[in-house]
Amino acid sequence: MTAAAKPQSPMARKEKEKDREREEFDRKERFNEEKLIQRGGPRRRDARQADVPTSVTVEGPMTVGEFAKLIRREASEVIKKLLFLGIMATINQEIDTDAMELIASEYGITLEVKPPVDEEAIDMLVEEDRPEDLVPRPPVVTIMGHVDHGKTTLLDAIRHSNVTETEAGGITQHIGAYQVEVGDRKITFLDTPGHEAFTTMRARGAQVTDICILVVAADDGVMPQTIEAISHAKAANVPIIVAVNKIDKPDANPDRVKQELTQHGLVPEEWGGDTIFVNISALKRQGLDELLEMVLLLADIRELKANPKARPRGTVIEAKLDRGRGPVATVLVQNGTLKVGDIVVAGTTYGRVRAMVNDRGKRLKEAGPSTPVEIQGLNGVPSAGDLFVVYDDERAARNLVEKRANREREQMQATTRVTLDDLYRQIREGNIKEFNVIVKADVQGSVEALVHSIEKIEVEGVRVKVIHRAVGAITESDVALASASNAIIIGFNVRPDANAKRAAETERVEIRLYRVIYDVISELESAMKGLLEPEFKEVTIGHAEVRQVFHISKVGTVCGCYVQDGKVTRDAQARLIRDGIVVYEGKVDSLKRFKDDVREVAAGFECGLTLERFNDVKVGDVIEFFKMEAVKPQ
Ligand SMILES: Nc1nc2c(ncn2[C@@H]2O[C@H](COP(=O)(O)OP(=O)(O)OP(=O)(O)O)[C@@H](O)[C@H]2O)c(=O)[nH]1
Repeated sequence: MTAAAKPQSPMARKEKEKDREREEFDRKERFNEEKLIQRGGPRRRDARQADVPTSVTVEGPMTVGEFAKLIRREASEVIKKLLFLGIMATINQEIDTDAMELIASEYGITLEVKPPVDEEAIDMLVEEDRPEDLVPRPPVVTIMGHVDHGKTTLLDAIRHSNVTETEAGGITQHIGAYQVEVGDRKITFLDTPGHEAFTTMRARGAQVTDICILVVAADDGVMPQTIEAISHAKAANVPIIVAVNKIDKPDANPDRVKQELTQHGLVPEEWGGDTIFVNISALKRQGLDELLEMVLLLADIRELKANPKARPRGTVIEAKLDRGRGPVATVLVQNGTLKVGDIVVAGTTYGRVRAMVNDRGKRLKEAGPSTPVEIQGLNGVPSAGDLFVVYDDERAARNLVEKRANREREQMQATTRVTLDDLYRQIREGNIKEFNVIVKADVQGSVEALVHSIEKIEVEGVRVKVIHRAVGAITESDVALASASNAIIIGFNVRPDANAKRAAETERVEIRLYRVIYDVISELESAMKGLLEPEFKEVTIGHAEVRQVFHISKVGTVCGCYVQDGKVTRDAQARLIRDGIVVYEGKVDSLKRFKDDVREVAAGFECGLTLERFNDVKVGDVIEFFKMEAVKPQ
């Protein structure tokens, strides 16, 4: 109930009565308090009054409980005051700003009503930075390249050769990104090499990387993933520096790498292009300084800048649920300066930053642009690639997150997931051609037996594919895989753990648990049979006699009919019979009762109808209406 703002034009007598009640209430309060003080109890009211605010700001209706907290009063007291104003409200009910104003004035508190913040707007708002506020920021680098070309070795080598004296004692923390110092400058590296992570983030709208280091092994040359990486970097408009790696190897051929890359649009400077190539050995730590210098040079050319004074915002690099610390997220600050105590919204999570730690395990109070930090205090685990932004107001943050979560839920519900019961329909609609299952069982023997039998189930047109099999409980990662591959999970003598259960609920992944192998097979089989092209049988729904025929230009021949038995429906199929001979078979095109289009007309009524592409109708013809119904195969 949203309570009314003011007592409704109370009559003078009523008003007087209320005044009296109020006085009585105050008198009792004073009396109670004095008693309490006499007993040596705390001067509760005074104590509370000491920190009662003189003014408060609200944005709109709030619950009695929230409002009481805001004006630092007991909720029960506020409820009583509201009662005197003729407003019945419980602690969880919302009161409007007029009611709040009245209560506040009773306590001598000024209530300011601020128009509500458009939470989404803050999030989307691109705040213009004043040029004088912009300062250079460290570049953010992602390392990409083909498998085994040395990405991880390079990341580790850079990380370990550029630890500053002061930080050397710190323990390396793998938080998903790290920063190194080169002279008096810094470079931020994202720790997850490869273009998949890069693109996943980009798919979520995150543009994090400024520069891409493409690692190509000099003994192996350009390989498929090298080319993929180039495409991904180009698609994101991120400049590439080529690190020709493994030059320590006897069969290293850096020139071949250059030649091959030229065919993919990366032409070295000495050949007239503008791509920087650096020969390195990640293993022997050669050429690393030059590589880092080139990164800084490119950063200078790009004039990477940010405004440390702006509203802090950035991207979640990775996040997890830590047993001891709760949700932790590594975020990359991209603008502004993130501080401990800030209220952050990240994807569908929010919270106040309780603590910030850098990649050396050092606690920070604030983190400026391009700094990766691990933060604690969010109420959930956001996803990598989620954008984060700092809010001034916790309530607005919560509102936004709730809105987003609802929207996400709706979107989830709109997407179809395969379930055994629904399999038949989904296949019919062409949603699945291959039925994916994940098999988890208690012992290896059962896994093998199940997979063997399941894969033998043969139903024309549809294949069962066991995409993952393993011994053990059903875990969250099984659910993630099932969700990504639109699979169901079959558990044999095993159960999902709590996390898996929760994930399956949110992801709407079906988990089927069995104790008898035969049951698994027979249930799957019956679902699979549902997958077969169903057989159809004709079901007659009614007959009508043609009593009049009208030829109307543009419309065609309209049959004025009398429904003899059953009914006629607009979506029915029709068969025109003349003297016992079928002269037409097709569909009802339109169906009217008088001038109105109708869905169906029952026996005993007249109707006007047209038949699809058929005009040769004569008075006395009989039309038979029927439907084709699917029959489940046995
Ligand atoms: N000789 C030599 N070996 C190297 C060099 N860099 C990496 N390696 C070796 O190459 C192999 C693959 O290196 P990784 O760093 O794991 O390669 P990666 O690109 O991260 O591989 P994935 O993570 O599988 O994609 C390892 O055995 C490294 O020791 C180098 O500069 N010289």
